[in-house]
Amino acid sequence: MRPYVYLMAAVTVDGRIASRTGYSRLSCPHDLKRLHAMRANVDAVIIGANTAIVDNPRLTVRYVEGRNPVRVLIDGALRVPTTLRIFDNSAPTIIYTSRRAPLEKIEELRGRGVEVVIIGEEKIDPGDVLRDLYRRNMKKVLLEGGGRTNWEFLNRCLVDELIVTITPYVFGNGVSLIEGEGYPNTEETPFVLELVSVKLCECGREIVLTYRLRCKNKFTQNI
Ligand SMILES: NC(=O)c1ccc[n+]([C@@H]2O[C@H](COP(=O)([O-])OP(=O)(O)OC[C@H]3O[C@@H](n4cnc5c(N)ncnc54)[C@H](O)[C@@H]3O)[C@@H](O)[C@H]2O)c1
Ligand SMILES: Nc1nc(=O)c(N)c(NC[C@H](O)[C@H](O)[C@H](O)COP(=O)(O)O)[nH]1
Repeated sequence: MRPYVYLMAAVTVDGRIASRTGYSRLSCPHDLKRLHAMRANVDAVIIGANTAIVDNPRLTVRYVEGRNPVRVLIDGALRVPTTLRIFDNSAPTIIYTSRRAPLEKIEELRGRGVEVVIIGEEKIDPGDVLRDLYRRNMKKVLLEGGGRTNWEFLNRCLVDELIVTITPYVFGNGVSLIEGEGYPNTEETPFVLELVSVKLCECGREIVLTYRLRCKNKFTQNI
């Protein structure tokens, strides 16, 4: 068993979540409210190491009333600095890392109340992460990027709902919503996307697309 997985992000018209310099502030105030309402609705928010390093996010609920989710970082090499805001104790934080992680850093973070879970030899299987979160009674999680982490989950059919806000910008380069080896055509994907809704954002210049993902039978993960 695994939690239900939402993937939420803001993209430019050319599908980028960040520019080539790492700039990623795309959401308008209402879109950020939507993001925070989603954080309040889930048990955990998951991010990858680059997003943690580049954005230094808090991952708390601030723009709406609600409970903070557990903050989850996936960092195979445990290369993030220990000074990040997600280690500030304002909400629980779990790191999933591998046996490659430096022991001193693990000890330092554990000493500061961060849960460090060693899972895997080098690459971390996102299915293992989800299974472990489910064992901790987490039934709904939000994947908040970045592109590489999104690919790791999506490519294994581990995303149930995709909520993408198209913002009126173009980067022409940078980080895509999904950053992976890619698919050669529209057939050879492990999933299909079913459009659920198209909404104009309250700010008036953004479009919010919601898709349900259906895993093609032969790719269904047995978790
Ligand atoms: N606009 C948006 O909505 C939005 C949202 C989130 C992030 N971003 C942007 O995305 C950019 C970062 O994206 P990215 O694709 O470079 O990186 P990322 O944040 O997805 O982090 C990738 C890293 O996470 C670790 N990781 C992830 N999955 C792993 C696994 N299965 N096993 C081991 N390690 C794993 C690895 O260190 C990997 O290099 C940032 O610039 C950020 O600002 C934008
Ligand atoms: N939906 C969305 N729109 C954006 O414009 C943007 N930059 C992100 N990015 C997600 C990423 O995880 C960010 O780092 C956190 O949105 C910052 O979170 P905090 O405010 O520090 O809690 N997500």
